[in-house]
Amino acid sequence: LKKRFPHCLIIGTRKSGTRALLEFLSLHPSVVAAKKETHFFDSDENFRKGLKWYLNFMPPSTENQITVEKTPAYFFSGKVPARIKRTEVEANGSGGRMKFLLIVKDPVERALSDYAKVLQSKQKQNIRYPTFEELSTDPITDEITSAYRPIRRSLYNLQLRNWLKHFKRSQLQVVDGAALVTNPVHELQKVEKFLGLQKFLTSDKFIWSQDRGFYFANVTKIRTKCLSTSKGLAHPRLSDRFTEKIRNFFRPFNEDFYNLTRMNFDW
Ligand SMILES: Nc1ncnc2c1ncn2[C@@H]1O[C@H](COP(=O)(O)OS(=O)(=O)O)[C@@H](OP(=O)(O)O)[C@H]1O
Repeated sequence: LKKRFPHCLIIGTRKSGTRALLEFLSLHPSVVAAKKETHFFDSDENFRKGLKWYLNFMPPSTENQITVEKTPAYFFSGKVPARIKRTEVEANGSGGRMKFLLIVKDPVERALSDYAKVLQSKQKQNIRYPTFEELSTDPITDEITSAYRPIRRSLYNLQLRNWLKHFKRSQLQVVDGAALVTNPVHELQKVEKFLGLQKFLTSDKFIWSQDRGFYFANVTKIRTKCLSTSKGLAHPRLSDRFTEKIRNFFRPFNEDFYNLTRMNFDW
């Protein structure tokens, strides 16, 4: 047993189901996963701590197991792909073999999910917080603005273009976050295939929670595991007019993303 450099990284996108994907995947006996988000490649301070510091987060594994780490900030941060590339060579003596999972959901839903999380913490402190519409609209032009980070983080095509400068398209698998909620087995079996794992994640490994509206991992006969209640927060409702406006804003970015991934999400 030893701590190994990850074979696979879940790089984002934030709020699209990265935690569920990691937890579900780690039910597989051939997968070990870092418990925490390490923020190794996106944080200058952590990256300076070096490879040894990073490896400490990895659980010990056998030669036949694959190690997975997830930090959803990786996808959005411009420096990350080049850093990963260099560090893979430092760790393994050669590069080009890592695999990346990118889970995505409707960019409007994803931005709302980012917003909902901040709103909840403001409300707990009794602090007034602007509406999602206010934050995502430029006060001068009245157009949707990517100056608001939750909007910018949903421009998947721009970020993916940066990753594809450093890695082959075949090293990256796109996972449908909406499908992971409604039919996790189907999505996970595609991931098993991509990672070269034996088929293990079958429907008996998951239990539907009517209460939460999510599947749980059926960890053992007596223990099930649901994600924390910080997942599944209510999102604010948008007016029809604003919905049309924000959907129009995202359309060209989405189209480019569909072309890059050769997948059509109908967002
Ligand atoms: N099985 C299961 N259980 C719980 N939650 C699930 C599950 N599958 C997907 N999701 C969705 O995960 C969303 C949170 O995404 P992340 O885990 O990527 O968030 S984070 O970026 O790590 O904060 C979270 O988004 P919100 O609903 O907006 O909170 C969930 O919709």
